[in-house]
Amino acid sequence: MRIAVLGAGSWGTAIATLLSRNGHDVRLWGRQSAAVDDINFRHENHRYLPGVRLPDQLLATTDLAWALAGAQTVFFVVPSTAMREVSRQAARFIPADALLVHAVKGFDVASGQRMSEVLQEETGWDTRRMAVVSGPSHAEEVVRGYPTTVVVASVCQETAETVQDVLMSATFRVYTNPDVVGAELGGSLKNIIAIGVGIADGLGYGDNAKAALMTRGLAEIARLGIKMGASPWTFAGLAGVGDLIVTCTSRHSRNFRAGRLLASGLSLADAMNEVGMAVEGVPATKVAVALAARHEVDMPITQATYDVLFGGKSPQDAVKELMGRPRAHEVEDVAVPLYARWLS
Ligand SMILES: NC(=O)C1=CN([C@@H]2O[C@H](COP(=O)(O)OP(=O)(O)OC[C@H]3O[C@@H](n4cnc5c(N)ncnc54)[C@H](O)[C@@H]3O)[C@@H](O)[C@H]2O)C=CC1
Ligand SMILES: O=C(CO)COP(=O)(O)O
Repeated sequence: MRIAVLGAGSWGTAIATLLSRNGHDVRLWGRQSAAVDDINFRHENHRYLPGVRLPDQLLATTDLAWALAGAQTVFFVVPSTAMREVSRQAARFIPADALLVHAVKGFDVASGQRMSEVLQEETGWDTRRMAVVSGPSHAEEVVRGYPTTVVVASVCQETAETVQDVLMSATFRVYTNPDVVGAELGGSLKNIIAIGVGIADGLGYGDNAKAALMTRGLAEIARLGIKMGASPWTFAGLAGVGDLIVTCTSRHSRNFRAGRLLASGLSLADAMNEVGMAVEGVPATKVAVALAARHEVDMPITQATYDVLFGGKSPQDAVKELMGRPRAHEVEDVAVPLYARWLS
């Protein structure tokens, strides 16, 4: 299949590599000619995935029209902050019968929209021909062929299965799921919790605190997700608890690393600079706080992360306040279906 991948950072390069190794004819679009030359002539993306040999047949380009010419499937893999601009630029070059897939974990800050909403708005595409890839999948491990599992969500099962077929390999296992809203929210909201876990880790608070943040983080993600129309089951799956675990525990996670740097006293700008790649949890925190208010959902960990990132609150005070919240009962309406699923 002829496939275009838009975005030549860590994840775009990893997805293009995976597709190319699966035998597809892949054109990878990036805006920086240095990265494109690196991929074409040295078969490496040394800025984002140093030390990994990329397939000889993988072609990179800065020419968006050429990347999209004849594409049967188009993957959008840019940071959420670039999604509207890139999908708007790409729209006129996309062949009318192409499937559109995105693998972006974040929101459009200006509108609060999910990525598939932005993509649909900018391209006018039929949602039945769109899908989202989400789940625990650090690029650094995927390109090295370490076993990885993800979810492809689409309102159309046939579309999800087509995308499943193109991505599946001996080391990359793909599950389908009809819940686009849940897959997108799970992938985007876990980044905020990972920043919180990174902060707790940087403060030396230990493993109990990490487990607490992950567990209670999942509860608040699911609480908002259900209000926004997601299925509770999705949060018990790869795009929910699966991605939350990997992002809160992996040394590859940029969100976790940003949290640790904040705890060491760096400003937000310096922490993001030091990470040097997309830290999606930062813009997502702004949107999540607004969504929590709009849907009248309690999201104390997300709010505490917001207060540290944008409200000048010290990480120590944020933790103290979380611990000092009023007494609560654990099993809530969200937890019951989740536990029922785990026990079944
Ligand atoms: N890196 C990973 O392991 C994974 C990343 N993701 C998601 O994939 C998305 C992309 O992230 P990464 O590739 O990791 O980021 P990255 O920081 O590694 O690379 C970002 C790329 O986007 C390009 N870019 C930035 N602004 C642009 C614009 N306006 N127009 C065109 N290109 C632009 C940069 O030049 C760079 O090539 C994010 O939403 C991230 O959450 C999802 C799963 C795994
Ligand atoms: O989403 C990811 C892994 O599934 C990547 O997480 P980070 O952006 O924190 O590195």
